[in-house]
Amino acid sequence: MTQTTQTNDPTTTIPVAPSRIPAGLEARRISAWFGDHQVLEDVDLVMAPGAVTALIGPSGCGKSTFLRILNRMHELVPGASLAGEVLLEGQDIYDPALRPIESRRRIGMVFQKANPFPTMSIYDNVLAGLSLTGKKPRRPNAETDGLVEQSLRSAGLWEEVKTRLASPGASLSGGQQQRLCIARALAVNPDVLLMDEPCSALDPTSTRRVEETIRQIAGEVTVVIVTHNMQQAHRVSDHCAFFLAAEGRPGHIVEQGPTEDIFERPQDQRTNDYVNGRFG
Ligand SMILES: Nc1ncnc2c1ncn2[C@@H]1O[C@H](COP(=O)(O)OP(=O)(O)OP(=O)(O)O)[C@@H](O)[C@H]1O
Repeated sequence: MTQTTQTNDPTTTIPVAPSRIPAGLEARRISAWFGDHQVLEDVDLVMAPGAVTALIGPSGCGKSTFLRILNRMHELVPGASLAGEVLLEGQDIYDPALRPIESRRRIGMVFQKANPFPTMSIYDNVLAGLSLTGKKPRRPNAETDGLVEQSLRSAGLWEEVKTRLASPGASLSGGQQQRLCIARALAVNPDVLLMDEPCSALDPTSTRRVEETIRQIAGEVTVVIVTHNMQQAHRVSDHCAFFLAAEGRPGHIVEQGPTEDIFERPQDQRTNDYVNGRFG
């Protein structure tokens, strides 16, 4: 059954995707290499459906590599290899029977630097992911109008751009561009959204807006975020994993758990030192 919602204009009704519980992800015994250099060792992590999981740890401990393994981007790097399993609804995304493009549709990604198509309109930017999945209609229609509005609303950008959807993506501020990228990622209805330091290029106000967006989409989508900003990890995440590469060991998880526990009652001294800014 198609749900609908009324807009302020009583004559229009836009389609809304039925709310659903997104799939969670589970990484089992993930190890990774660049050539002979092992950068991750036996990482186990459950990323619960609809929750926000933050990956924290000093530079070079393998957080971004781990994130890229979660949507099969690591294998695109020449010389890169990995071992272990990534389960999406219990199915290994590295199963040869599964097409990488399907995993990447269900597991979207937002990068450090916002990367909208600069000359493409805001409207078309939101729909750009549909072209990759072969589902983009040739012409805008009521359905694409509804999807654009819904995705921009979810990303917290609709009110700011609704009167200029034909303007190019590059006409937006850095923070708006990042929320446009979130809208683009949401438009293909993913289960999981991976975010690699999505606020590192943004000013504090834009950072707050993106953080609000993350909290807003949590529940509808499973979020995994890499961040160096401890306050941000504290504010946005439900669950936190502390990675470390030290004492001759490749990157591994020292401690993970509910965010409150990691910040207020860490079990490991190294976690305590890191979250309190004493190293890294
Ligand atoms: N394309 C690559 N080729 C070779 N080595 C790489 C490549 N990308 C990352 N590495 C190495 O893998 C290790 C982990 O890097 P990664 O970027 O995953 O760490 P990170 O924790 O995300 O770091 P940062 O917080 O600085 O982004 C580092 O030693 C890095 O030098």
